Amino acid sequence: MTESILKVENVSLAFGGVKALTDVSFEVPRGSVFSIIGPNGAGKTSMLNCISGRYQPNSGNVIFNDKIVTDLRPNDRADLGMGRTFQNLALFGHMSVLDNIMVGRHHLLKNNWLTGPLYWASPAQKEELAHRRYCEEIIDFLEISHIRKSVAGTLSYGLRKRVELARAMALKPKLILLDEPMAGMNLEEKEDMARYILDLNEEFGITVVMIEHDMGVVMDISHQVMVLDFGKKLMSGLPEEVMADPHVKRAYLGIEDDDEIEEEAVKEAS
Ligand SMILES: Nc1ncnc2c1ncn2[C@@H]1O[C@H](COP(=O)(O)OP(=O)(O)OP(=O)(O)O)[C@@H](O)[C@H]1O
Repeated sequence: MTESILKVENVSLAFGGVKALTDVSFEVPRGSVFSIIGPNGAGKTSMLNCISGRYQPNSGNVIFNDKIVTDLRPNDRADLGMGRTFQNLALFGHMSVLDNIMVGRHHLLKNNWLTGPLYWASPAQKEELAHRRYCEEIIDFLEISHIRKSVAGTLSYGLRKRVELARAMALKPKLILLDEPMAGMNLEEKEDMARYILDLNEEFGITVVMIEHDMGVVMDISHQVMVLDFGKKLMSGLPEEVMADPHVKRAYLGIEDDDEIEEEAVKEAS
């Protein structure tokens, strides 16, 4: 059996009377690209927030690298190797691209200028240099060298999304949570982003959990897909299995193929 980096066990979450998630369980294999799909309001972002620690589930557990992290704050989960990007951009618009990326790594540094006069002596300085070097590696990897000194707020939407990804990567995460990484992008930007996600998965060995509405992208780059519907897990499996499922077609893709759905119901009953 493939080892899981993340286990979500019976997670439920409600906002007042609204049940955002009901008893959802799944496992994410280490090294995989795992997509969460579902109609608007299905609970996808709520699930990502339960994983990252932004929300506390009312019941159930989140287990990351065999450690129960359900009660840990987002920063503590980041320290354990969870990175994330947001549905709406969360960059510092007035800061340069490089500074935005460096911010992502500051919590990893044991020393900083606040530690006082010793800063300019090693090992603090060495650590800072290694930190910069790693950020430069990410900048090269995501091909944003030409904009490293640009003010983030002045960049196109597609580039800002890439910078946000760079900042999440700067945490050296083992798992990265991406909330609609291709939202609002044109076709070319989407293709680029899909390639970067695949490469960060393959070259950097980062496991990816992603919410994405573009089914073409989901089919192309996911190893596994889970479908949420009204806060419940409808199914999970290989992308082709999920896309072929008549209930998914009906619930998510809006395809009404009554013959197929009836056939499936007969099969299930027998
Ligand atoms: N902070 C909140 N307060 C109150 N209700 C919320 C909150 N966050 C989410 N909800 C509700 O929980 C349900 C699930 O929302 P969620 O944003 O997780 O769905 P989603 O699948 O990510 O939707 P979308 O695709 O539109 O982003 C919805 O009914 C939503 O209105």
